[in-house]
Amino acid sequence: MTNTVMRFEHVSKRYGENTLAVDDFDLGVGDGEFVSIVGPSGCGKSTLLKLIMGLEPLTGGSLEYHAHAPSVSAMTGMVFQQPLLLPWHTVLDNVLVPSTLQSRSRRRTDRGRALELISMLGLTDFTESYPYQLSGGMQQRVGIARALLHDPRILLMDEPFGALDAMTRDQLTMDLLTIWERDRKTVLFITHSISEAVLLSDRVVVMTPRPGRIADVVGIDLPRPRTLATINTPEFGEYARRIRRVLDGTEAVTP
Ligand SMILES: Nc1ncnc2c1ncn2[C@@H]1O[C@H](COP(=O)(O)OP(=O)(O)OP(=O)(O)O)[C@@H](O)[C@H]1O
Repeated sequence: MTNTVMRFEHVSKRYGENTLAVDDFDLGVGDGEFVSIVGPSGCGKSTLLKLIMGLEPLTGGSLEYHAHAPSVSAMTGMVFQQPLLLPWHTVLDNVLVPSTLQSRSRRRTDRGRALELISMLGLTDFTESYPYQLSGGMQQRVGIARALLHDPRILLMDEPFGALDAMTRDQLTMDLLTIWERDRKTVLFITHSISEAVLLSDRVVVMTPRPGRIADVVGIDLPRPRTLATINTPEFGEYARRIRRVLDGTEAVTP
């Protein structure tokens, strides 16, 4: 693996007395690596992102960063399942929200970068549109542009395409692949879709039901650049079946 930017060492997270959400999660994430996390509902996937963002404290273990940045928020960009756009802001203003929160002058300096990202995500004609004038897929593109505004080293994505229809999802998956191949950011991507995980990732972390432990880490050695046609190759099918077998073989363990 290349340089590690983030390392979970035996991380556990308990909510209250009874809910052990994540247990003994041990993983290093390489610089520029695309890592997906798949697992049953409630196995602690979103919790892992909350721990990274510092929104929740760890119960056990440690989480270390090796990226040079003044803060976790400067180092990471976050994309949620719902893009959480401000309805009274245009596309440009929504992308610029992180700058506006800092200062007016920051907003002015970031305007060019925001327009560049809007163009990269195919939204130039909608720069001055409001969220209600956009499709779900376009709204999610705005969410991605906003997460990339400050050029974070690490992109955290929590089921970003989960609320989209199949065709829009495929299109956005391909766009994300193109963006990633260009920038090679470190991406931690949470999904329920095995094929999305295989198509995008260098490694897929498969988790057990709660308490979420690592059941397997599957390296995806498919050539890049990948396209939707990659899904039809026998190698792709083999990876997808292997992950499915691991998911089907994991049993719920009482905390
Ligand atoms: N703030 C909280 N307080 C108490 N329990 C919580 C809290 N957040 C999450 N949990 C519990 O921790 C467990 C893991 O939740 P988490 O949202 O991380 O799972 P997930 O794998 O992301 O689920 P899904 O795939 O359904 O989004 C669940 O049992 C959930 O009920």
